[in-house]
Amino acid sequence: MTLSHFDKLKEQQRIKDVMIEITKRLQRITQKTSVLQQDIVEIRKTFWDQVTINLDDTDEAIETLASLNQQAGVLSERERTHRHTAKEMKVLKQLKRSPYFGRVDFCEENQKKAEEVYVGLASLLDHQETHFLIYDWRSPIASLFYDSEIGETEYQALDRKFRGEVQGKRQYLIKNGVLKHVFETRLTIRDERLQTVLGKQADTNMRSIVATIQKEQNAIIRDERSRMLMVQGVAGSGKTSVVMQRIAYLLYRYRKGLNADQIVLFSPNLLFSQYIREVLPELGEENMQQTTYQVYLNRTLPADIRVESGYDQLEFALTGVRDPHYKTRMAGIQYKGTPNFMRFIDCYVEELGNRGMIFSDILFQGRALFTAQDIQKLFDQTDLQLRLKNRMQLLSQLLLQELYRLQEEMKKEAWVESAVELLDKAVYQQVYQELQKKEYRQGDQDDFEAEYNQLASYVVKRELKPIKHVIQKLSFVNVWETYDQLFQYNRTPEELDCSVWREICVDTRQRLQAFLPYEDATSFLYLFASIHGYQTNTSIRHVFIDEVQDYTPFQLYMIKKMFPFSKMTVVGDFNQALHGLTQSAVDLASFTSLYGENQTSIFSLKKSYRSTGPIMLFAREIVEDDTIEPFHRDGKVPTITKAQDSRSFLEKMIGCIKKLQQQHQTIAIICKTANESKAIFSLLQAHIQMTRIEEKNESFDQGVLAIPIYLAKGIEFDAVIVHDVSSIQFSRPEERKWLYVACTRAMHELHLLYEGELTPFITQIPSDKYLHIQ
Ligand SMILES: Nc1ncnc2c1ncn2[C@@H]1O[C@H](COP(=O)(O)OP(=O)(O)OP(=O)(O)O)[C@@H](O)[C@H]1O
Repeated sequence: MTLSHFDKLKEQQRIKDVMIEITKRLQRITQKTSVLQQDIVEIRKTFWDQVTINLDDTDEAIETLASLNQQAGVLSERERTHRHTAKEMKVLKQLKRSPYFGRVDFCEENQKKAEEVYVGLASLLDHQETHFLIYDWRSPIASLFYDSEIGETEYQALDRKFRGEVQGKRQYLIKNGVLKHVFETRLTIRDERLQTVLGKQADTNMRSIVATIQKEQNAIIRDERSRMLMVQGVAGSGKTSVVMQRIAYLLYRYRKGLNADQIVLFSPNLLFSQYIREVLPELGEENMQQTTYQVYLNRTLPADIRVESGYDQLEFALTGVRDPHYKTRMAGIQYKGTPNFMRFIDCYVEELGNRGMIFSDILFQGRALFTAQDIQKLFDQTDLQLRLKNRMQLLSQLLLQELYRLQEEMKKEAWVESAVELLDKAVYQQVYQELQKKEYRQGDQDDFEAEYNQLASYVVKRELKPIKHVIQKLSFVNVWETYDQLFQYNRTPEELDCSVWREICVDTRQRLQAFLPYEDATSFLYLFASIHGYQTNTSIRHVFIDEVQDYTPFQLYMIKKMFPFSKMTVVGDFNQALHGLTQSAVDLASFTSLYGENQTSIFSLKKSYRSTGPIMLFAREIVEDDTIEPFHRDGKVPTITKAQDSRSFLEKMIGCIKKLQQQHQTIAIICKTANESKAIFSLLQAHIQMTRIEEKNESFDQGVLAIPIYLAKGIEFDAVIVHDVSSIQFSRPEERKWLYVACTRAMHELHLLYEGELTPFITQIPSDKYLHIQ
């Protein structure tokens, strides 16, 4: 409902008043920031003038240190305040562009008059600091704007429920301080505003959705009940958006104790990481840490291990069908992602406690300081009842004791004598001073020996330092061979047929000769951690995983172990499981089993916002899932064009792109594999200016892009052309999901081309859902 002229004038006047307040604040804060900036520059410039350096004796040195600390403290306090004011200034500037987007009139129980709660990006108090001119969208009362319709309702704040009545709701579109549009709404967030937002052209960066968050999305953003929050949401239902707004919410809710560095998001790839990088800054927050599972593996595994990329594994799954070992590898990939394989490794590890540990000699100056047999003997002395990693710690201590003993013996060796002769003058000086402190008297024979002894100690310790590291880091355990040995182990996993397992073993050992296959990376890490202990990150409080359907249960378990003090939010869509071809798929049970049912909340998002109605009606038929609800946004039905031969295929592709270029800015030609993307790119390049997106790309610009499906995951484009939807390309059951992912990247237009026979996943679709151009 549009407002009366009088009401509109009132709203316009209010915006003016609020703008005046924002401007005043901005002036104040700009002044404050500039003073702080000058202070910081001055302190940095005169830092050393303010500190008296005197290291003559211990007392003076302590005083010098204290004065240094004091000066550094003043500087860091100023820098902190400056960071804080700079952030405040940034938020005020954002408010100046659009101070608020919603209003809800809430009359609390037993109150006569409703409060007009204006909702915006951040809170703003009036000049007396008594009333909120704007409420932060994350504040408890602002949830009424997203959740409540007109009528009785309640909201929760500070462990208290506030009951009352919502008497009115308004939505605003304010640009650069000017009211462009305002209307009253009875429902939650009115479609009209959403239509406008969704009808826009695609952006190369994701945008925030605070003005139009839907009720079901808001519930996820604010949920704090469980340790594990899982969202199964259809393509385009706002899962990534919800993740980003939830991070912003948590940063606001726990602003005193939580900062962005304590949150980590696992993204599918670097392109995606870049795609979402603007959302939090747009919301006035700093970006969380981002990583991918591949990066995490590379960082956690020993540096000398070369891990296959997950995408290379996918390419193999898609294109290696003719490889004689294809079936075996695929069976191996399937099994190695399961909790059963984890348990199989547990049994193996238990047995390693009795026999089978593979140690390497610890070499020093070309000879074995400790042979593998020496190490084994010491290992056998440790308590069999202990867990392997604890026994390894004991072993390390025993080896260190031995090392200290050898250190004493070594001092008498000839090489040490020669090394002492070559020592620097400064070392002599240092040793002399140390001995003086121990009441050393010059000229005495004993003193000479004491000095030599000290110098020899210095030399031996220095030379043995790398050995100490090898012992402390347990680098004398040959984990690589221990992992290889797992596939020579005389047991067969219960779930597998003996002959299948034997083939998997041969195949794995063969592959291990070149690199660590992607499917073995997590299990290798698990074995490594069973021996070395987990390298945990205890500072992280929240882990987010996007596209979680492409993780194996084993990988999820490793992430949980890695962040022991963290809560987890995972979002995904089983219909988009790209790794379904290769990996054992995660299911709901995989999530509940991580922290237990009591600690798990599961949400479902059914409505899809990205694509037009016709695109989504078509796409949902591909995965045969009519629970997917398209958002009613008009558009053209998808077209499917048949080409008679490769020449006409190319011509039709070029024609289609040229037509789309007249209306859209970002057009993606989505191919099944990287090889196809490369091929089509080289064919089209001569006719169309375009870019090919590869795994190494970290961002993309507007224009025409050739991209494989797995890199387009999570991203969206104005128009999509799916390259070659023939039955050769899409016929295996899992390939349904690949096709679905490709089609659901389109916001406004979708076109599919093929040569030969059309994929059965499309022939099954009612013909009124698309336009078939023969
Ligand atoms: N409440 C909303 N208001 C405005 N836009 C929205 C809303 N929810 C989702 N969108 C838009 O819909 C599109 C899809 O959102 P998003 O990428 O978060 O979905 P997704 O579920 O992660 O998709 P996919 O699984 O297909 O990658 C984005 O353009 C996003 O801005």
